[in-house]
Amino acid sequence: MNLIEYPDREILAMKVANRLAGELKKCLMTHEFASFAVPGGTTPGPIFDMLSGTALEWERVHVMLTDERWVSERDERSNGALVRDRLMTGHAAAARFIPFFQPGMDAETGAAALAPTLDPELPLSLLVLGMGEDMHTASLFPGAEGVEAAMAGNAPNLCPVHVEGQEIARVTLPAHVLRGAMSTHVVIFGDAKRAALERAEGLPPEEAPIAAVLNSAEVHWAA
Ligand SMILES: O=C1O[C@H](COP(=O)(O)O)[C@@H](O)[C@H](O)[C@H]1O
Repeated sequence: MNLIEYPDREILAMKVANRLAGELKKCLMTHEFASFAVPGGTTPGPIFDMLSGTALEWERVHVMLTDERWVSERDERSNGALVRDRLMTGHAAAARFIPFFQPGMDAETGAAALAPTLDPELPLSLLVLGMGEDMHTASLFPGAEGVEAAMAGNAPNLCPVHVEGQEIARVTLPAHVLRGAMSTHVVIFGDAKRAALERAEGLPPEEAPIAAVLNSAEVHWAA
């Protein structure tokens, strides 16, 4: 794991956005398109704000989430709504967004229908992940229903997950898709997540799902 510390969250957002833009441009020099997976949650908004204002060939970028809460984009809990509002705007509005939520289907049926359509997007060109204090990443929550299947090497490209105590289902990219990305960045804020990350380094991915990607990831942290 390569951990980079920043003096504050704003500088982190600026530097990471620059870095991601540079990697997308480089990828587009040698590939027809770049597949770019991004997290939801509270952390990536400022990075999206800065990245969306960067000029690059966004029409050749395919954006998808690392995971989605199974709600429509009109629901404030939707990760897709965050991406549409904060990333798919400005220059980045030209990118193609691959939404995961399928109206009229449950998470199981929707994930099974979408999984094969992600084949042409793999391996991911560029992956950004968040992490919770419980060491979950994407929607790979320790001990949640569906996570064991999503950690398997032969898991479909999109897996349903049910987290105890959460009323809505989720879908997530499985561990092997995350691990297969050409470039991986994890973005975390605060002392509690830093401590969780350090704990995760010594744990198996079943207990600390973020551990599944740490070998190949650059981790960006600010207090
Ligand atoms: O539920 C989720 O949590 C993680 C971390 O979110 P944050 O609010 O602590 O930044 C996020 O990466 C994931 O995409 C999201 O669905």
